[in-house]
Amino acid sequence: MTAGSAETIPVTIVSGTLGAGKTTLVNRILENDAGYDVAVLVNDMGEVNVDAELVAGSTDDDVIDLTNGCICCRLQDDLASEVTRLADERVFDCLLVEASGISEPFPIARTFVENDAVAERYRLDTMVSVLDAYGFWKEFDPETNRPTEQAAGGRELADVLVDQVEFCDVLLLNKCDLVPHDELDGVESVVREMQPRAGIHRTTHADVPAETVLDTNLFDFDAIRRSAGWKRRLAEDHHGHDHDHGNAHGVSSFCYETTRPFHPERFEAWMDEWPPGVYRAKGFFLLSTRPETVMGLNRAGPSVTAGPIGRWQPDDEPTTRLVFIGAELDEEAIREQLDACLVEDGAEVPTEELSDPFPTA
Ligand SMILES: Nc1nc2c(ncn2[C@@H]2O[C@H](COP(=O)(O)OP(=O)(O)OP(=O)(O)O)[C@@H](O)[C@H]2O)c(=O)[nH]1
Repeated sequence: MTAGSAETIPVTIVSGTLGAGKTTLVNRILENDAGYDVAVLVNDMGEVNVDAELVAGSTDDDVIDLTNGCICCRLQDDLASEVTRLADERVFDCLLVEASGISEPFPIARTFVENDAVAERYRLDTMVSVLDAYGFWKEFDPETNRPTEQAAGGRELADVLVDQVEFCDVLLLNKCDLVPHDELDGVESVVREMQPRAGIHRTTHADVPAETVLDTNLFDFDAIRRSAGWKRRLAEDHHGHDHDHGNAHGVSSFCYETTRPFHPERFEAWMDEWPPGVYRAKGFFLLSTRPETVMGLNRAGPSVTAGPIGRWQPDDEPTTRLVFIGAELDEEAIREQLDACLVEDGAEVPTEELSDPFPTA
């Protein structure tokens, strides 16, 4: 295939606040039965890109991860070279880019529009924002139509949310199962006011058909360019906007890794009393009572799920990897608390005699 001679590949960029349901959407699209062959690029903030591993049902070839940085600032060159390499190596119908929950969609979109080598192969097709309707309802101030100061992550992160809403073609109002119906009307009208142009879909577990977000031809550069968000971002870029990965928007993250399993009761008790500041945790862990099981942990705002998500395969090295994201995290204290939940070598009650309060399926 010679560059420029082939059709350009449509690109969908998925952004959204931490834990809103982006990975849920990506998994759904990868499993699409509409016949699209989709390549996925994920960018997670955290030392380990657990998102890439949590994207299920895909071979390694389908999922590229850009770890250790935020594609919205530091990784734009990597993004450009990864996507051009991908187009050289493989034939696929659509590219799906999952931005981390703190990435602003603007610079990612810009790479596809302004980088010549990228624009030769790709066409920016759809900007999707996944909004946590439950979090939005809890943290939005109806008086000002803006997120409250207390909203998770504070003002700066709240501004990212506003950007994500203003700067999209398709908006999923996700987690509708958690919000009373009449409240949803209120949330939708606020969102509609912020973003009159986008198609808004109310979803539970990001349940939209692939056609809603792939190859829609909805991206309208002229409309976006006229939007307030775009102008503000251009002005900020002019003033040398940058933020530091790992502490972007006042948010920091770290990954807890160990090959020693958790004592089920101790770890469960720890999960009952989350340390302050953590508003997102995800990954997988080992439980001493179930050495063959991959246990998943997913906490977004008030909802926590922890339970089996698969079995370790013979080539795996069973390891706990939990990413914590939050504001003013006391990393050292959290690590110590987690260490105290691990089973000790020797001297313990035999594993089979421990009670295990976690769900089995
Ligand atoms: N109740 C409910 N839970 C949901 C819904 N959609 C997703 N979740 C859960 O919310 C948690 C976070 O979902 P993810 O898809 O991992 O969110 P994300 O946006 O990829 O998270 P980050 O990449 O960390 O920003 C998971 O436990 C999901 O199962 C929904 O519609 N309703």
